[in-house]
Amino acid sequence: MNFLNLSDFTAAQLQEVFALAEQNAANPKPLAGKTAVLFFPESSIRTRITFEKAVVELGGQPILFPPESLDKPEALHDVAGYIQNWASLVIVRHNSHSRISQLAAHSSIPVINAMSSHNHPCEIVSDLFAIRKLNPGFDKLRYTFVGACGNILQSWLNAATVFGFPLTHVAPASEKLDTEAANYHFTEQLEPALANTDVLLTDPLPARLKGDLYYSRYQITQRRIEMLPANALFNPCPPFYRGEEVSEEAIKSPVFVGYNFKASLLPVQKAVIQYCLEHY
Ligand SMILES: NC(=O)NCCC[C@H](N)C(=O)O
Repeated sequence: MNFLNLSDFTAAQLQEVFALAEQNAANPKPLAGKTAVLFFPESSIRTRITFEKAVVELGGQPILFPPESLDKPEALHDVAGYIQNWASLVIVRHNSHSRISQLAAHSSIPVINAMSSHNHPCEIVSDLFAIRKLNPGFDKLRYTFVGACGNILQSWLNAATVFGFPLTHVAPASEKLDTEAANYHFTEQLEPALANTDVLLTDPLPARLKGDLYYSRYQITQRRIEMLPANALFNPCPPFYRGEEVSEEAIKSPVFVGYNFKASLLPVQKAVIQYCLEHY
C-alpha cells in the first residue's frame, strides 16, 4: 500500500498504524537486506532524520537522492521501473503531489509521501499519535488551525474527516478552503474560536500572509494562549517563526507541546513503513 493521503485510509487502518507505532518494533526487521530509496531536499531535518533512522532500525539500507532527481524529463514510469530492481520502498518529499502520485501509480513497491506542497500525511499522523498518548480520546477533541490553506491544513482536514473530529480554520477569508467537508468550520475571528479549542495548530506563513495586519489579528501570543481552555495543547508545525505566526512568549508557555512531541515521528514513520510493506 502507498501512503500518499490520509483520506485514502479508514480510521481503523490508521488505528492499526498507531498500534504498530506503540509496539515500535525492531523485530522482525521487514527491511532486512533491502533498500529504501529516499528523495529529500537538503532543507529537511526532522522528517529526513526519522525516515532514515526508521529504515535502518527496520533492517534496511537508505539511499538518498535530492527531489530534483525526479524532475528530469525521463518518464516516472521508467524511473519506477528501474528503481524496483533494487529497492523495496520509496520515500519521497517533492513539491509536486502529482509527481509523487504518478511515481506511486507506476511502482510495484510502496511509495510514501514525506510531504508535498499539497499535504503532509506523516507529520499529521505522528501528531495524532502524540496527542493520543496524552489523551486516548484524541478523536473527540476540538482542533483549531490558524493559518494558510496549505499542506498542513489539508492533512489536518483529511484527518478530521477520517476520524470525525471538528476542525476550525481561522484565517483571512481568502484562505478559506473550497470543501464540502461537514466538520470543516471557517472563521476570520481568532479570539472567539480559542475558547472552544483543545488543540491549537499553526503552520509557517507563506509570503502572502506575512505582515503586521496578519500578526495583529492572528499571531498566537501569550494573551491569546490564555484564552484557551485548561489542558489545551499548542502544537505549532515546525519550522515555526517567532514574531510571525507565533510569539516568543507563546512558545515559552506551558501549553506548547515541546520538542519531544515530535519524537513520535520515529515510531510512527516506522509503523507507516511496516504497514505499507505488510499490505502490498
Ligand atoms: N515539519 C515538517 O516536516 N515540515 C513542515 C513544513 C510545513 C510547511 N507548510 C512547508 O510546506 O514547508
